[in-house]
Order: sequence, then structure tokens, then C-alpha cells
Amino acid sequence: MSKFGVIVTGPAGAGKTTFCTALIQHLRTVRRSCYYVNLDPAADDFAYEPDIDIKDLISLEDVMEELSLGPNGGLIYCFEHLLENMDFLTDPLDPVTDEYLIIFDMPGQIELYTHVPILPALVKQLMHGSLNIRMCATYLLEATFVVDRPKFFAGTLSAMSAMMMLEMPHLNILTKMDLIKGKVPRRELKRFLDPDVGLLDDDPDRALPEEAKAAGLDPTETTNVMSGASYHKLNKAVGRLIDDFSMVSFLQLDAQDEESVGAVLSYIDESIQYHEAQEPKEPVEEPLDDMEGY
Ligand SMILES: Nc1nc2c(ncn2[C@@H]2O[C@H](COP(=O)(O)OP(=O)(O)OP(=O)(O)O)[C@@H](O)[C@H]2O)c(=O)[nH]1
Repeated sequence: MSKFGVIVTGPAGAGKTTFCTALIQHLRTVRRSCYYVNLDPAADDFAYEPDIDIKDLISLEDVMEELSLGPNGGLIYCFEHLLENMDFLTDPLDPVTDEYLIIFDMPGQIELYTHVPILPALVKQLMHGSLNIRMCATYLLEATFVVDRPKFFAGTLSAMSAMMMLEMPHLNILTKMDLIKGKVPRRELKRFLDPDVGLLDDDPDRALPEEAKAAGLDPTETTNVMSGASYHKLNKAVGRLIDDFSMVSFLQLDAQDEESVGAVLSYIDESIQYHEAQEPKEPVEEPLDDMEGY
């Protein structure tokens, strides 16, 4: 029996829980079943009660207090504990049938997939362990980043990093589209959905290199004085990498708009089917193997 799932990732405040809620609402409307798994040990405000909640296994607050850890260290500890107690997930998920879409709501600390490979190890277990869930990942980024282009490219880079670490069907989504509606011309928006490095050249907010030029300095030189120009060069190099390889593109999401949620769901379904068409991989025996060296 196949199982189908989507993991919802992205930086803090990107709109992950709101998207999960909108997705559940939409699935109910179209009479599809879903199973909601909250893996954010700091989240406590849900419109729909999770079917599995990591807080029933471990509390981030307790970990931070008892082990004197900060929020990031505490979170990593919580996930290591989850990886050592996978039956907390596998037991209740085992009877979930192919009629359900399993939604995994993840924490916002992107270190979990960009620095330490905890999330990749977890995903491997879910996809290639006994549950064998056909999955796709979503990476959410706030649409309001488009008003700060270097920030947008930095966000795009983190999306790319998550894609490379997770190695699974992946969708990038610009959330909170309602907040920029009417503020960014459609033509320009297209350049963000399919990131175009030229955006950094005609950035209206890029004042520092011009100031540097006016001061008679060489904007291509890498010195502390020229930090603005140097950052711009770095941004351009990163932008070019993203642009040249056409590695990242974004779907649009307005969580309050049913049609927009439905459109994103069809991409999720398509990505999962794409995964299903791939050769099944060997089952994973050792969940912590990938953690060696960290
Ligand atoms: N206008 C607008 N606000 C949104 C949308 N989606 C989320 N928000 C708001 O953005 C804030 C953060 O949303 P969450 O869903 O909690 O974000 P999250 O990614 O789960 O946050 P963390 O759990 O902290 O990582 C909340 O105040 C939401 O109401 C949207 O589509 N439009």
C-alpha cells in the first residue's frame, strides 16, 4: 500500500502553518482525506489539531531548560531524539492509507536542512524506510522579500540549499502574495518567479556602489571601504549561479485564496506522482549514518 506526503519547510514566519491549515481546509472542501503531523516542537496554535504532534514526544521548553541549550541547539536535540524514536512516527503512520495526504509541518530553523543533515536523515527514513512514503518537499519564502532584491536572492539560495540537501521532488513557493498584489507589476513579478540575475543590476535600492563611485573609488575592489560593491559582486555571482542553472523557480500562494491553494495542491500531487514513477530505492537501515562527522 502506498502512502503520500508533503513536507512543508521554510524560514521562520514564512507561512508554513498557515499553508498547512489552508491545505487541510481545501482538502476537506474537495473531500480528500489528510493526516496532519506537526514536527515543530515550538508550535502551539493550530486551527486543526495535529494527528501527531512532536510535543507529545518531547518539549523544546523542557530540553532548553534541563540541558541549558538555546533554541537552535534545543531543536537539534529534539530531532535527534525523534530520529532515535522513529516508532513515535512510524506506529501511527503505518495504518494510514493511500487515500490520505500526510502533511508534515516543519520548524522554521533552516539549519535543520542547510547545516546539519537532520531533516534529510528524517526524510530518508520516511521515504525509504518501512513506511515508504511517496513525498515531495515544499520550501516557502515570503513574497515581501521581492522589495529587497539581495534579500530575495539570499532566500533563493537557501531554497536551493534545501533542494540539494533533501534530494527529493521539490517545490518552491512564494507565500503571502496578497501582500504584494498590485505593488509589483506582473512583468517584473515574472522575473522573481523565475529568478533573473538582471534584477540586481536595476535594483532601485542599490545606492552604496554609486556612492562609492562618486567618491572616486574602484567599485570592483574588495576592501572594507568597498564592502557595498563587494557584496553586490557576491550577490551577482550567486544570482548568476541560480540564473545559469535554472535551478530555482517559484509558485505563487495566497493562503486566503482557495483557488491559489488548489493550484499549489495540483503541483504537489504532480510532484508526488513524478516521485512514484522513479525507481524505488534500497530501504535505509541506519537512520543516523548520515550524521557522521557532524
Ligand atoms: N497576509 C498574509 N499573511 C500570512 C499569509 N500566510 C501567513 N501569514 C501570516 O504570517 C505570519 C506567520 O505565519 P505562520 O503560518 O505562523 O508562519 P510559520 O512559517 O509557520 O512560522 P514559524 O512556525 O515561526 O516558523 C502569521 O501572522 C500569519 O497570519 C498569507 O498568505 N497572507
